[in-house]
Amino acid sequence: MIRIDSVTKRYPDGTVAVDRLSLEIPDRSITVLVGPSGCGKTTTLRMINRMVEPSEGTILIDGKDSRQQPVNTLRRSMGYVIQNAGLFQHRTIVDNIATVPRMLGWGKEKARARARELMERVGLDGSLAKRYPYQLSGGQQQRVGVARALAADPPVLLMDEPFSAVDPIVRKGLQDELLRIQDELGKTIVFVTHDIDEAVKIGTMVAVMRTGGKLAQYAPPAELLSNPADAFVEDFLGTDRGIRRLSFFPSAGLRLLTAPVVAVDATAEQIAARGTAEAPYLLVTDVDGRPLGWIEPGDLTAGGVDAARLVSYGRPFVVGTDSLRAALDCAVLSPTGWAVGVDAEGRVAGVVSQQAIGEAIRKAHAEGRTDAQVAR
Ligand SMILES: Nc1ncnc2c1ncn2[C@@H]1O[C@H](COP(=O)(O)OP(=O)(O)OP(=O)(O)O)[C@@H](O)[C@H]1O
Repeated sequence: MIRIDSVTKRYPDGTVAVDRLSLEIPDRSITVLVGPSGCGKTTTLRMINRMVEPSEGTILIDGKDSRQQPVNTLRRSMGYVIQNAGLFQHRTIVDNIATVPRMLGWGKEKARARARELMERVGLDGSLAKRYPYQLSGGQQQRVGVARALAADPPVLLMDEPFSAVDPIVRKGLQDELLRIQDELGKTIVFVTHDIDEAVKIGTMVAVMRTGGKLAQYAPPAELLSNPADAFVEDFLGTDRGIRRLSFFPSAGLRLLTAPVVAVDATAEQIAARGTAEAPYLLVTDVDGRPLGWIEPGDLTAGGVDAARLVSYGRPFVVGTDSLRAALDCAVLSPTGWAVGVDAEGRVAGVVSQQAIGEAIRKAHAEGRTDAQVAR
């Protein structure tokens, strides 16, 4: 849908902000521009909606040169979200969101109804509609910014460091929300960040830029983590890229053991029959199959469990949904070195050792198998 073709931006003072950049931005996906401060991310984004005009090269939107359509028509097809939301302070939340539909001539009631619908979509409680921006938290304001950009249902969303000003927990929530909205609405999103973790988490494609406005690498996140193009990209990805890459491998193929799993109401015979030489502990579950904790086999007798003897299982991973990274994290956090896999309802599906996870990692690497869904 958007093709950036050998585009250069030279500002009047001679600064070359973007240098012969070419990018094919796929339809209905999230393309992230990432790189150190001053590498030309914002300039690139603003050239797409012509807030900044390219000095050389062409930007094609749906195959048409962006200069050939009136700038207002172009901008109307592109929602724009910035850091700190950039809300109108003297307008209520509902009227902030209704801004573009009103500009397009919608009646007040229709525009407000649309705004309320969008509030729900971005996870904002309807009770906030009549408040003013200063009465909202930073994270809530960012959600309003996203809702406002979506109000006229533009096919394209341009987002410039939209979540940079909020704390890490709120930021994670906003990222998850964006991915959910994207699954529902299928917009073409171009997203600027300087945070490589954010880029890898939300990007379908990631363009790593380097100072001087040059493209260092353009690839899907898993590819970026496994094959950085050069030392600059490798350095930018950080030291734990091997671990982060595991986010792209599903946990579904892990060999789970059920032999060490025993219910709290098991009989003496059942208890005697559980366990395996591989696992030094038994995992006790409640009567519904939810994990309670690990116990040494000799410490479990029929008729209930002594809670004081239970060793924490840490945190379980959801089999199939969570990645190998999550499974490994659970095993590392578990005092026994074993991870507990559960189904979507939280019932134990089986347990797996660090060693077995290590084998699965080696196998996945050898097969080069990744699963983009798991990345999220
Ligand atoms: N209006 C301007 N006039 C002159 N130089 C500019 C102008 N706007 C940006 N620049 C310069 O162009 C380069 C790229 O800036 P840009 O804002 O696109 O980078 P960025 O990657 O988005 O940076 P940041 O992450 O810090 O926001 C920088 O060197 C910047 O100083």
